[in-house]
Amino acid sequence: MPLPKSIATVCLSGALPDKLEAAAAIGFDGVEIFENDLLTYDGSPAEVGRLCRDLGLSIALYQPFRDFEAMPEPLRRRNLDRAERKFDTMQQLGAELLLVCSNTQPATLPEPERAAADLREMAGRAARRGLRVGYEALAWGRQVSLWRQAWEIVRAADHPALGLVLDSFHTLARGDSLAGLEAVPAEKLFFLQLADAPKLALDVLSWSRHFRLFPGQGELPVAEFLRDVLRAGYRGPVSLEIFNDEFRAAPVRRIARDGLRSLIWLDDVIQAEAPPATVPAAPLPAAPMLDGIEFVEFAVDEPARAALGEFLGTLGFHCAGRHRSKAVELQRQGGVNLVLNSEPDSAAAERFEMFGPAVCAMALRVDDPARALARAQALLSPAWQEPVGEGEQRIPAIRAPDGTLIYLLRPGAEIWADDFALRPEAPAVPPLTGIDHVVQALAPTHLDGFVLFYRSVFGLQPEPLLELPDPFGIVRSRTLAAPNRSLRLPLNVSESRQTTTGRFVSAYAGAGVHHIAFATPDAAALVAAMPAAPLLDIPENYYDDLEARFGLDDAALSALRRGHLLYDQDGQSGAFLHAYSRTFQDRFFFEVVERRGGYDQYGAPNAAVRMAAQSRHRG
Ligand SMILES: O=C(O)c1ccc(O)c(O)c1
Ligand SMILES: [Mg+2]
Repeated sequence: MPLPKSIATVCLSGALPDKLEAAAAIGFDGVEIFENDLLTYDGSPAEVGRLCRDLGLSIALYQPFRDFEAMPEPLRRRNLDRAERKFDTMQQLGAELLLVCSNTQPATLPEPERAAADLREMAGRAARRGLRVGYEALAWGRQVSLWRQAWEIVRAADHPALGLVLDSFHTLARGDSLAGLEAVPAEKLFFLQLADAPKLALDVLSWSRHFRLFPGQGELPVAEFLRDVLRAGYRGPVSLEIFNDEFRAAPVRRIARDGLRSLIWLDDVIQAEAPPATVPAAPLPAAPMLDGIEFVEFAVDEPARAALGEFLGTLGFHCAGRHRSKAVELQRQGGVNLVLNSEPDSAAAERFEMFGPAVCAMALRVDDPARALARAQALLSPAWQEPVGEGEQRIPAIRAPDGTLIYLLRPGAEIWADDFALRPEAPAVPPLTGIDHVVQALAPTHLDGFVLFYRSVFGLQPEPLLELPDPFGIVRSRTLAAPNRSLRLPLNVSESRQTTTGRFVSAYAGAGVHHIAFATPDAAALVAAMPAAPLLDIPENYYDDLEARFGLDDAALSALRRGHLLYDQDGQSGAFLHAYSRTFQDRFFFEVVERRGGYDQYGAPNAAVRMAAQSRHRG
């Protein structure tokens, strides 16, 4: 049996019953009840306790009890009275463990022995009612801000009903570790809270109260933290405690699902590292070995299909075939397949109804589609089945968090000849080698969920967040990439509705693929071979600056100018040449990219130039 999975009610939006119902429906075993959620709820603690039991949720803990220990009289006595009142509440709830967080009040005395005496007194009173107390060091606690200090006090208090609560955020945010935890007896580890966070240069209180994330969404070494706690013998619940402004505002089921997905994924990460006996969970099917994108599919209607086909034609694509039974066309250029789907009563038609011309699916080449599908399902991403005609192939698929279908194909699977009447003749352009990356524009509140989805289901690795200046706001970008670089998915968000990203998301009511970059070994030759391509115009100032920055010679610079190409270097031997198409019907656009010498980025310094050019073209 894996350790019980729990979530603090503070992570979720809505009234207390909404939170509890979502936690139960998604599959959590227990909850931490936050005092504020109870105080603001119009129902008795006994009713809340009953609701939890009816939903099959255990109440793992009640919290927080603040500013308790090492206070001068008369506050000390008053705090003990306050504790008795909370014990009453807990007994009505059916909660057995109270979380006491370290005192933040200026009045608290710098005397650990008084803190120990107070907590011992409190634990004695709790024990008389069959309750227990867990003590947690807040990173901003006045006298106690490290788990080792909290442990010294718990050790000195020496009461069986008093133990330690560990919270990954408070330890990792301070750059601290669990070194020394082996010295703490396992039975003194009462509770474990997990939270991740982005690395931010912010005071630790604001960072904790607004920017915590589920494990895997941020940049803290939460898996290592969990591993250390398990090695120390902890066997209680693993509980998510995330204070995040966006989570509190988001649909409750979505956030609950992300939370459970993060814990399932974390179990799996630990499983791969820790001695199996310490984490007795069934391993997930392994993450797929990825081998690039077989096709991208657009939802279109007849007029949009014709217009997009023509647009792609200027970029060197040709119609390589038509589906035998459906209104589906294959546009191809070398190793890139784009599918234009105008079939009524399909997932594509549904997408078109909602968004107009838009990407509705991507097909990934994976070593074992059945295993990839099983892993996705274990990580709470349901399978999807499109109706198929007789004799046609059924391709396993899942849905990304925005509803985009992700098909799973074995490399080398011959999907085209069966279903399509192919027309092989290709125009004379240097062939593309494949799809280099696919950029999605998301509503800001979706970014963390997408990061976790791609990281957990496909084993992609998140890169640090970048900030890109658009003339009308800031675009934030975080890329997920396969370890072998066969799949690269930058995710862009913008708080401004005026940026290219913000306009795309707000005008078309949601997330989706905003641009696709095609790989070529020779960008200048490719661009030269497609003279009708509607490329973005790049200002002369940009090329002057390139000359100054990189000292390129005249021939190189004029080749870039002629090709509307942007250029970047990585400081080692890598260079990047790329050009952008104009935007198709004010929606999505295409890019051609040439990577030289192991260049591994996306030309971020050029993003501002591209976005300014796009806003100029819009007029
Ligand atoms: O932000 C807080 O006050 C707070 C309260 C309880 C916790 O467990 C915690 O980690 C933080
Ligand atoms: Mg905590």
